[in-house]
Amino acid sequence: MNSAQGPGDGAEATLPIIDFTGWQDDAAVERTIAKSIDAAFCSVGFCYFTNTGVDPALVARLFEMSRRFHAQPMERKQEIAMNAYHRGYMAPDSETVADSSVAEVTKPNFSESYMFMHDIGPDDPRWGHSVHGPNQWPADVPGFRETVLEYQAAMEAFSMRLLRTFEIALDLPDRYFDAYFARPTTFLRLLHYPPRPANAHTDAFGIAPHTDFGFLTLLAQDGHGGLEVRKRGGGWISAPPVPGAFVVNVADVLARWTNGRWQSTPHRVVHNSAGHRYSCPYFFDTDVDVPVDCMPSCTSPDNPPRYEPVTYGAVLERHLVSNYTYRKEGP
Ligand SMILES: O=C(O)CCC(=O)C(=O)O
Ligand SMILES: [Fe+2]
Repeated sequence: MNSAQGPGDGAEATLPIIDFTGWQDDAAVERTIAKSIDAAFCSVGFCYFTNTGVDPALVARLFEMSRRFHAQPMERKQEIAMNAYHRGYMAPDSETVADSSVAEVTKPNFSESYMFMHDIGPDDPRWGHSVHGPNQWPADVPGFRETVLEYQAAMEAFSMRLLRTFEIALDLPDRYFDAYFARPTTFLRLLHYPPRPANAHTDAFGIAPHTDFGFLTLLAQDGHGGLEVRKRGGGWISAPPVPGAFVVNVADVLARWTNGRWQSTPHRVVHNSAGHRYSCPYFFDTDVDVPVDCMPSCTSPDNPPRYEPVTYGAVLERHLVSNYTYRKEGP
């Protein structure tokens, strides 16, 4: 295992880099990777994945589409403003991380984003309920829809396969996760951090400190940097760009499911420069309505379950209502 160091950080202020080369062909390699994942997620809760098999050319195309989308005039973007199913465009200052467990956050993020979720059709029995409805597509960005769908499919395939490695890492029976991921809930967020506004409040962040609420996040970022991860003892480590790598982190539902063995770690984006930063987090979460209870391998007589079972859907709804203006106001 390698590691990436942020500028000015001490020797311990690094995030591990886990190389997936040969992962699917060799059980011994997969076991080594599983161990590295467990070590990273038990400690800092964050790491990098490299050589995942997700085509770097596809990632590059996705960033190009995001740049072209965000370069459009605001009126065009607002034509596909966030709908009641949490899909569409979110202007700067429309999300406040009000449920942050890390800081009292009262200022909205100054980033803008375009959110997609798992793409389903009106014939799906879930259609029209909660977060199951239409994605929205820009009319004037050629190749956009194909690229987003191809990227979502690649990330979902990788993430589903990764569950097998997580079963090894967490000493779970084979296929333990199948019952929870029959219809995974996924989000792809195309984020743009414009140059920091001159009149921005001193505590306005690109994204304010928060933990992710679901299962797992896999983030592609451009070369700007700015993502920071909280150290266990306090202070922040930077998660600088590593070419070709995803920054991967445990989110709240997964941490709870492991009885606290894996850490859902606070992070934030500090973007003080005059440049434009782009990032594309992909959030891979469970089915909406299957309750998650403490994993059998994460409890013992000395370590009883610390949390009540919960459904991901309940966590999701709470999060959306507290953080997004459009959701408070209803469809
Ligand atoms: O843009 C980034 O680097 C982080 C984004 C993030 O933390 C989020 O969308 O939850
Ligand atoms: Fe996040």
